[in-house]
Amino acid sequence: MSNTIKIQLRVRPPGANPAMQFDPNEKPLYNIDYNDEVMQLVGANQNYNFKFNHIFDAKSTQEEVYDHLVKPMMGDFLAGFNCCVFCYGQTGSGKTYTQTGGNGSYNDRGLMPRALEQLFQQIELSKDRNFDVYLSYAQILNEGGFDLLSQSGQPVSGQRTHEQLARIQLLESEANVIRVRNLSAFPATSVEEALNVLWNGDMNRLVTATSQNQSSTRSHCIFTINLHSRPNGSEVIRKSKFHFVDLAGSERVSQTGSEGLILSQARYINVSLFHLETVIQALARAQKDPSMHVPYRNSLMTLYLKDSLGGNCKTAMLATVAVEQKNIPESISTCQFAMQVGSISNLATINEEIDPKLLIQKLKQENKLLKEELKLLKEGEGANCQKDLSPEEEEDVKQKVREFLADTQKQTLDVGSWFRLQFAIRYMRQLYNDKQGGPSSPTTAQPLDENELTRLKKILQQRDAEIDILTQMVGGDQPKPQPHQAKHAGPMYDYDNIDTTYESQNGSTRELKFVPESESTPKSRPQSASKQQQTAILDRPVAQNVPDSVPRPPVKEKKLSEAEQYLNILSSAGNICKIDLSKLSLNQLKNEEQVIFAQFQSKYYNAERLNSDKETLQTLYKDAKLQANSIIQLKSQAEKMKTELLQLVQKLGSETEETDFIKEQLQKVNSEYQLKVRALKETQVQLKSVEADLNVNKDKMKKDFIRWYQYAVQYLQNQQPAKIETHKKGAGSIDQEIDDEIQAFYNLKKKAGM
Ligand SMILES: Nc1ncnc2c1ncn2[C@@H]1O[C@H](COP(=O)(O)OP(=O)(O)OP(=O)(O)O)[C@@H](O)[C@H]1O
Repeated sequence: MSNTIKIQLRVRPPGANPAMQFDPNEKPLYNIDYNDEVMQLVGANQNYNFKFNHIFDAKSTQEEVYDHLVKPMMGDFLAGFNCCVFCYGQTGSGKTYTQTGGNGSYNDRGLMPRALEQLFQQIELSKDRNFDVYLSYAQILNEGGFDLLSQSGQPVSGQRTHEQLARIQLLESEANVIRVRNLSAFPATSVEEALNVLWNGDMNRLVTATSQNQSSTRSHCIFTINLHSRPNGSEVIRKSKFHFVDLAGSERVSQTGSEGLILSQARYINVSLFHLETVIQALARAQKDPSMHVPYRNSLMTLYLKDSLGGNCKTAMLATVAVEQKNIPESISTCQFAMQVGSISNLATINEEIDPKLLIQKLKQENKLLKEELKLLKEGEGANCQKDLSPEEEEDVKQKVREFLADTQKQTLDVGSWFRLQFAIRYMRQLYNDKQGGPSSPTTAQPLDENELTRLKKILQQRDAEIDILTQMVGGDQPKPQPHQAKHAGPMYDYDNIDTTYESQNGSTRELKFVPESESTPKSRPQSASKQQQTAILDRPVAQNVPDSVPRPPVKEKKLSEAEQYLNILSSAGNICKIDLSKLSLNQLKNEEQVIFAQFQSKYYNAERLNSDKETLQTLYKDAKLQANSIIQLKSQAEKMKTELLQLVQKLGSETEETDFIKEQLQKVNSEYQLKVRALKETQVQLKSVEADLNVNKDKMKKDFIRWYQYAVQYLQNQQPAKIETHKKGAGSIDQEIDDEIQAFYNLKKKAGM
């Protein structure tokens, strides 16, 4: 897909850069035509008009810039296209502010953290692809490349300079593909992890920058999100990169009044920006003459960004300008450069390749299947299908067939040999005929075993009854109850709707659904049903939930059908809660559901565990809140020190004991910050595990309540029949307190930018 590079302009609010003097009364020498997206700059001798794809004026917020510039690219990035946003402009015009963010509020965060947030949100929503995210952060200074994430993650001790950062190298393959050597790529599985990696890189960038006696102005920084994705179960992998490039300030050396080391660095910068300009000019010419040589190799920065400039990438440029009167000449040259960039086309394609490891795995699997198929065919050739199976073998095959039919997810039926397969096919035909009421067909050469047929019919009937009951349990579109069914009344809510409240989703009351009176529903009184429970087989998953205090039934020889087991379990519901039913009436059940539910909760066999989980959860939330608060404080402390340090370096122009001291303090604060982040992560892991446990038990309690309620209705109906018609307002939000805590905690996390 061929696209010209989109060029956009951002105007830094006049006076926003404390390092630049500004007279608030000065006459503005610029004008924006919002209809045509044209910036007019008043030069010394003439006016200049520059047309952009979009202009962000001085009032634009970080959110607006993100939404317009990066948000639309995220879909392409996730689809496998390389993307790049680079900021270009004079020193102090707002490049770093735009890319990384300001030191102030959460709303000031820049494109990079916002992109990470959006990325992880999208990944979360994607159900059919697997994603892996890796982050890199490179810095190019004086034609040397450094890994800003090297050693990061470790507590920082001592001062960090560029010598302590790994040097990166660029290699170009014969196919002209650029490979970066020695640049770490940190995996991130959550937005919190990703933001922490970014923070580490930013800290390294700041501390090393000031160690080199220069501000961020002097280097180019490139933060890269590497994304690998593949559809579930596929070996075709897409690999895309999103570069966020903060170029060094583009001002002319003569204007900066630099000297010494800063002057030589400024020359390097000017040289690399000069090469960038040359590359852009060559690319513009190459549009007309494809044989035109583009001199990417002349500088490390242009080589690094080769793909983003005129290559396989969707690229956007943000030109940043400072519009105070004295900055107008620099703003004109920034806009002139942007015009050249805007004429360049990139050819972006989806980067798809085959993952060899996954391919091998898949081929091996295919091979195995082929071998099995071959074996079956070989056996079949000479066998003429007449070999009899032993009764055990037959039962084994039947079992496999039944499992296969019952599980719609199963794609293959693996029964073993050719003879067994033939038997399976005949057995399936027999099941089909039985279901259709058609002629029975023998599974073997012998006549069909009558006992087997009866057994199967019984299973089918039992399954139908069971399905009916379960359908009623989960609610849904089943027909409305017939009047004669009303005597088995009980609340039946969709499980989705009972997560925190017993009210229907729209808050209105709704009709109860009734357990149908079917062949399988016990007609006996609950007391006798409870006797039946003595024979129940309680080793099904649902039965494992029955409290230990429930007397274990003696194991009887007769194996009950699943429907029978279920009904028995239902009747055992009286044991999951020790409420004395003789003190309750049907009317109370009907009208005082909240009270009943509260009683149920307190007398529920698992109440102690639930309460203890809730207490643990609350303690953990409190801990996490405290940790998040101190992280916020440490972060803002570090931000303040960062600003102070930068201002001091700009003011003094060289390192002093004072700057050394601030740097040392800053590193201490950063180490403490890292420790707190790690501690918070550990608390979060514990939180998740307790939360999961609590949720499972809460769900189970809600299901148990429904079972118990049905049981209680049945029990009381036999004493004082009554008709329950409507469901009153539910038990309310039983976990409101915890939910509020959760909300408060996540708000705090968001505020901390984690
Ligand atoms: N849109 C803005 N709103 C508020 N403050 C801003 C804005 N843009 C820049 N600033 C402030 O102006 C100052 C300089 O901005 P910044 O460091 O982003 O410039 P830069 O172009 O990256 O400079 P350099 O080339 O030196 O790195 C900072 O104090 C920053 O907070």
